[in-house]
Amino acid sequence: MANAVQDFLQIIRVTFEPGYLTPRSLLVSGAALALLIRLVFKRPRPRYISNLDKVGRRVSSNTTARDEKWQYDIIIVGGGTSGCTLASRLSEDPNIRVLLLEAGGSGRALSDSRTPIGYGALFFSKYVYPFRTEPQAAANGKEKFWPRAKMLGGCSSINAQMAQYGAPGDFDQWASYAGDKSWAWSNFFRYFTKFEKFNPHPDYPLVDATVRGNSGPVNVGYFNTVTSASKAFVKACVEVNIPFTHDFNGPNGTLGVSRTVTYVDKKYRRVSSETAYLTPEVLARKNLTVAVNATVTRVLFETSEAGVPRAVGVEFANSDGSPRYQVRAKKEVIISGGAIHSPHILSLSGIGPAAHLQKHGIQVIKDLSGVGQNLVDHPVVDMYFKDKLNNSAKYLRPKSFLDRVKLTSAIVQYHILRIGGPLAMNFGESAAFIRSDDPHIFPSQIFPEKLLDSTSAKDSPDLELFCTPFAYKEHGRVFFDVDTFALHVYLLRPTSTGAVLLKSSNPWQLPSVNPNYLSTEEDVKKLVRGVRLCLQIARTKPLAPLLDHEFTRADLDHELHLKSDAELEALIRERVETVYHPTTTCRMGPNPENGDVVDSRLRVYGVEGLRVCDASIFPFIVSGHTAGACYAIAEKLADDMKAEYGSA
Ligand SMILES: Cc1cc2nc3c(=O)[nH]c(=O)nc-3n(C[C@H](O)[C@H](O)[C@H](O)COP(=O)(O)OP(=O)(O)OC[C@H]3O[C@@H](n4cnc5c(N)ncnc54)[C@H](O)[C@@H]3O)c2cc1C
Repeated sequence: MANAVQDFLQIIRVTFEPGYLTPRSLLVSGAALALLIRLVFKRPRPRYISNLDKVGRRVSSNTTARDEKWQYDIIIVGGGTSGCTLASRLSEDPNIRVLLLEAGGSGRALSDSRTPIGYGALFFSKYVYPFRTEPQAAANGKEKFWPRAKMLGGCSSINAQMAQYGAPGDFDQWASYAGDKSWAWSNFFRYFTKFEKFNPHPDYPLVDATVRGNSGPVNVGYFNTVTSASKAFVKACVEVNIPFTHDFNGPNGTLGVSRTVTYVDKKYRRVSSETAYLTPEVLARKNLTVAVNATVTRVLFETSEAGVPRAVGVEFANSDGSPRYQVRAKKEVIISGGAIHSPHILSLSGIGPAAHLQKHGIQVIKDLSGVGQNLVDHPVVDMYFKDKLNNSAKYLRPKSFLDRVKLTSAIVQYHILRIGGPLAMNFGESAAFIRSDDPHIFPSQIFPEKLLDSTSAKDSPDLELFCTPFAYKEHGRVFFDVDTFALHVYLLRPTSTGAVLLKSSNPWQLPSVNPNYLSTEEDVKKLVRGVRLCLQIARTKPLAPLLDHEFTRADLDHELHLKSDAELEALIRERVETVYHPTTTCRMGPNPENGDVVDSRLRVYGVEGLRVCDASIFPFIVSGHTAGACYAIAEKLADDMKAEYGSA
């Protein structure tokens, strides 16, 4: 580009020398200026295909799906967190021809996706599947909003960007359940470091960067903006005996309180699986095709030589009523539609509980009782407080002239000065991971009841607390009219489980989702402990001066600490919401008769040529945030498959 600038200056110099100011010279300099602008602002164009005629065979056409043109070695269904990772890694082998089919479009240039604070604005847009749960019997019968992303990057394009990966014990538990040591933390850990590029920060010198990944495609670090209230939250947690930790993802496990590392890069932009893995260099590979606006409606099967159903391709379309297309997979189909869509796609394809499929008139290819079962999600309860210093980021939804001035300043800082500022906040800036049976935090004199231990190991947590720089309701649809601050607690290891079920055999009708929140007493009791702890934290020295505890308006929680356990339980049942982490609906495990859907190499039981790779395969939900494990399982599967195909 330096050359281009020099060339341009030379042209201008020459052009404006006396005697050179002619219409022609003006034309030349105009063209040079246009060229310079193009050079400066030119962004490499991603190579995504939205014309599906270029990807597959129209079902109505008279060509055959066996044409070489419509055949790929591996077809990946869903370009989400795991899907983009797989597509990128598998296509590193030039001998593997990969097709990635994604229902949505690109999130790369979508400002609300790339700006750390923007994701809430996408929840009620075309980029998100607008799920609502079934009425939650144990949560006052309410139907809860459940956003799942519909775009490349999947939920990594709309999530809160908190990079905590779970506890080491979680993966040891996976390994022991699946009967495969390769999932144990001591082995699986390397896939977290494979996807990660950890950016150390001088303010956090005690984080051991040598145990973090330093050359993966996914940038994680400290580039998000952190509010002073969030820093006070960390100190307040220490006051109630939660130990400070330097690194949630380090060798000492995940217990403790700290600032969260985030999936935000040094230009203050969200890092998604699309931006990290589908780089222009990757997209330039001849053996990788990425099709967007391509919703897969079913997997196609034939009978193998061994008389077993074999996945040989998929059918897909742009929308209901638009032409349908088919493509063939010479080697395998991998479903990466996420915890809701993967069991849905399997069910539509005839793989699931036989009676349920037959009820919807779907021909059974393989009776697998676990498809869609064991749905588990992290339920969260929010608490709202008045911000005493009137310093919150309420102005992001401006109501007054002053709000607009502040918002304009934030936009200038982020988009023009490029120094981050308030728009680089990710909301979940600090967090604490604790055990509900920790006697230092919950002394037995005050909390005598022994609750069921649902953690994965002695040093794994079952509660997470975090704060946000302002309060909201209904996933950001409703804001308060005063400056606020919020504390949140969620269950990391709930014992309540539910299911994803078909509503019909129409692939365009979203399935029913029912997490059965709070259907066990244990879950409610642990949340009561968590709420009590948050209310205590709000009144500790570091936080109390920031919160206006005299502001006892009914819609805020300054008097909640005075309530009985029964009253808190009622509040929890009223307020519980998703923290967006559904898993386990195509569980990895040893026994299909017991509800397991894939084996430890993620192959679907009872059929050939079909795998699942995304949050649905988690045998147990991790005690933390779920995106990291989705990256890591895809990194592992890509390595395993390349080894199987002799190309590792
Ligand atoms: C609002 C929100 C906040 C979150 N915050 C965090 C956080 O801070 N930290 C964290 O670690 N985790 C967070 N999570 C959870 C985490 O992002 C997800 O668990 C993870 O990204 C899921 O990855 P996946 O590969 O299983 O599915 P996804 O990433 O959801 O990918 C599924 C993809 O499949 C596509 N698809 C679906 N059906 C079809 C079809 N029929 N045909 C073709 N394509 C299809 C979808 O469009 C999507 O792109 C959050 C999630 C949400 C929604």
